[in-house]
This record gives sequence, C-alpha cells and structure tokens, in this order.
Amino acid sequence: MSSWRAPHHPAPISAVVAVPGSKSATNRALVLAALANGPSTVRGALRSRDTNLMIEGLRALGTGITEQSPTELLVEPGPLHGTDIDCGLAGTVMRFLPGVAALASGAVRFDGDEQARVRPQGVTLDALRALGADVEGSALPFTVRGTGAVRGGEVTIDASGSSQFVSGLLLAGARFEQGVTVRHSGGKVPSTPHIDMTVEMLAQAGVTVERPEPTTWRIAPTPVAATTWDIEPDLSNATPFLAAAAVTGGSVTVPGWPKETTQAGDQIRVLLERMGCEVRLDADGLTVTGTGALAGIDADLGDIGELTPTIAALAALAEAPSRLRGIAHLRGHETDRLAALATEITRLGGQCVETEDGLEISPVPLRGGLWHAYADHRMATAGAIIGLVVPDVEVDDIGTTAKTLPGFDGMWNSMLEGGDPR
Ligand SMILES: O=C(O)C1=C[C@@H](OP(=O)(O)O)[C@@H](O)[C@H](O)C1
Ligand SMILES: C=C(OP(=O)(O)O)C(=O)O
Repeated sequence: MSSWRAPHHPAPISAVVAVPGSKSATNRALVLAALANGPSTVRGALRSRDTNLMIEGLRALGTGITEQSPTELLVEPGPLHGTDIDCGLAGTVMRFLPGVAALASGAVRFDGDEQARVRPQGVTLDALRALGADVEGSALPFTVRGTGAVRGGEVTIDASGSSQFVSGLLLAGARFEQGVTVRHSGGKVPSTPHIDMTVEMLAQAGVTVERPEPTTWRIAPTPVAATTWDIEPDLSNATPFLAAAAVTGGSVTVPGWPKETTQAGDQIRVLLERMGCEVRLDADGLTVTGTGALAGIDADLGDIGELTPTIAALAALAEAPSRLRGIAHLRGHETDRLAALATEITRLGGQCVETEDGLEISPVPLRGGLWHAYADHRMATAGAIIGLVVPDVEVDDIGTTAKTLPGFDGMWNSMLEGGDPR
C-alpha cells in the first residue's frame, strides 16, 4: 500500500488537465473488437489495471492484441479457447467476459481479487445458463465451460444490482445462435447511461439493439463489424480535478470534453452548477470555476453512481446539507461505497449517515486524519479532494487509483502547479 499525504492547497488553483481514455468505452471496444469479423483498432485506449486485465483476458482466450503505441491497439480476433482469467476488481471484466467465454471451446476459469469475490455476479451466470451455457459457480471463482457456441434466446434477469449484467449479455449476444432478448424484472436498473453506451457502441459495430419496452433489449444474430474505435476521455476520472476547482474557488479545464456522449461523467456539469460552480463547455473543453462557496445538493445519483465519491467529498465541504439518493447498488461496487464514505467522512469529524439508498451529509468543519481507500480508486480520489482544503489528510493507498487512472498522484501535483496549459 502506498500511503500518501494529500497535498493541501486551499488557494484557488488554475490548471488544464487532460485525462486519458474512458475505461467503460475502452473495455467495450476491446470486447467488440475480439468478437468482430476482422481486425479492429482501438485508438485513445485507457491503459490502467482494469483495461490491462481486459486485454490479458481476451489475449488468454485467443485474441491477438498488439500495441501500436501504448494507447493504440490492434485487435485481431482468433479462435476462442479455454484458459484462466484474472478479473482483478474490475466489474467490466467479470461481467463482460463470461459471455465471450461461453463462445470459446474449452473451460474458462475466472477469479479475481478477494474483494471481487463478494461483488454481485450470480445474475450474469444464471442468465448464461438460461441461454444454454454450461457454467459452474455463482460468484468468483467460477468456470464457464464453452462449447464453441451459445444457443441464446430470451432471458429475464433482475438488473437492479448492476447495469453491467445487461451490458455483458448484449455485448456477446449478437454472436449467440438465436441472438439475445434480455428482459429486466425487478427494481430500477442503475447506471442506464452505461447501457446506452453499450447500445451505441454495438450500433457502431453494425449490431442493432431493439427496445420493444424500456427494460427489454433485443439483438438478432448479427456479425459484429470490425471498426476503428476512437475512445473519448474518461469523464468520470475527470471529476476529481473539476472538484478541485470547486473546493478551492479556482478554475480547471479538461480539454477534449465531448459535446455529446453517453458517458455518465458528463452529468458532472449539471451537478457542479447546482452546487454553485460556473461551468462552461466550449472549444477549449469543459471549464469549471469555483465561486468559493459550495451549495449542498439533493440528488438522485442512480444513473451516475460512479460519481458518488466525488459528490460526497464535495458535499462534506459544502455549506448546507446534502442528500444523495438512488444508490443502494453502490454497496456492490469496488467496496461498499456507502459504508466507506460514511465511515471516512465521519472519521475526519464530518457528519455522514447511510440511508437505505444513499447518504445524508451535513456541513461540519473537518479535521485531518487517515482516509482509507478500501482498494477503491474513487475513494482514494475523494480523499484527495478533501485534503486540498483540510490539512493533514493522509490517503492510505493512493496506488489503488491505478484501477482506472495510473499516475493520479502525479497528475494531481501537476494540476496544483498549473497543469499543462497547451
Ligand atoms: O458498464 C460500465 O462500464 C459501468 C457500469 C456501471 O456499473 P453499475 O451499473 O454496476 O453501477 C458503473 O458504475 C461502472 O463504473 C462502469
Ligand atoms: C463501479 C466502478 O467500477 P467497475 O467497472 O469495477 O464496476 C467504478 O469505476 O466506479
């Protein structure tokens, strides 16, 4: 573990911070490229623990993946075969690769970090069984005994625990003999922009997803077209840097911010505006300027749960109470994020209580102390945000940011020095 004294910098910062490619888009592009009818190129790929695990998993299954540069990957589909796959703590690997493994010839054994073994996984595995695959287990470790083909057809799942259950079935479903129809039955599906991203990227690969009802997705058996993928910057990873502008009353620009996107992180624009920041999207990118005062917020973050650690850190520094709702599913993320945020904010003298589906955070002056990351990259970056304006905050494991943003601490330091104005 790499303990880290969070830089204390309450004075307004001014920086341009370029962030690398989207984790979610990179891992979808890799899967679709591996299932495609010819070689594809992924440009602007994120290289991080989660995407490297996806690359290694697909390679182990028989896909050729060659680096043309660290962020440009040539993906050459090959016959898929049995192997061992390490999912680490990556939800995208553990929920997207089982459907690919079912298409392989041979046994594919999945395992991951200790903490990944408690992440919800049964829905994906039960669904694959119902679609004709031979699967042993209900959580990591589990084995998919691929027979080279999957019957496919209709399946009803409860996706209220994770949108990735739907995305994983859709990403592989075009290659199933009968395609796939996924019906959701249960509580609200979280993180729906991530399903929109899946649908949009499938369309780019020539696969149409019909939506006969809002929570039914249907794909006919269709070849997946080889294509060139241009990956957008990771907007969720941009949020701690934008939050730094908000808490210091400074200004941060993230270049390359897309005008239109399915990324959940785009909604930070609305949230920061509601919390009192000035937000401008123009040719330079997205610029957030803090006004020195942070308003509390009452928000349903169900669609954008990924942003919760950033928003909770801001709420802990705000001038009025906040209520973050619709995020019970965060208990199954990298760690139980509701418990982790409540514990860590309280440890620093703040007031943050868990509700059935979220957090209530009241404004109380914070003090320094040890902030635990729980192997969760976004918990680590939340600690960094608080440490900017609260002296003596120590993040116990800043290295965990490598899950999606290796070198975060260096980027944070160069932001404080003004970033890299182009
Ligand atoms: O499909 C994806 O790329 C993701 C979907 C979301 O998962 P949940 O639906 O489990 O929240 C999100 O939180 C995660 O970071 C990435
Ligand atoms: C929930 C997250 O990751 P995963 O893809 O592992 O579910 C996240 O990055 O916030």
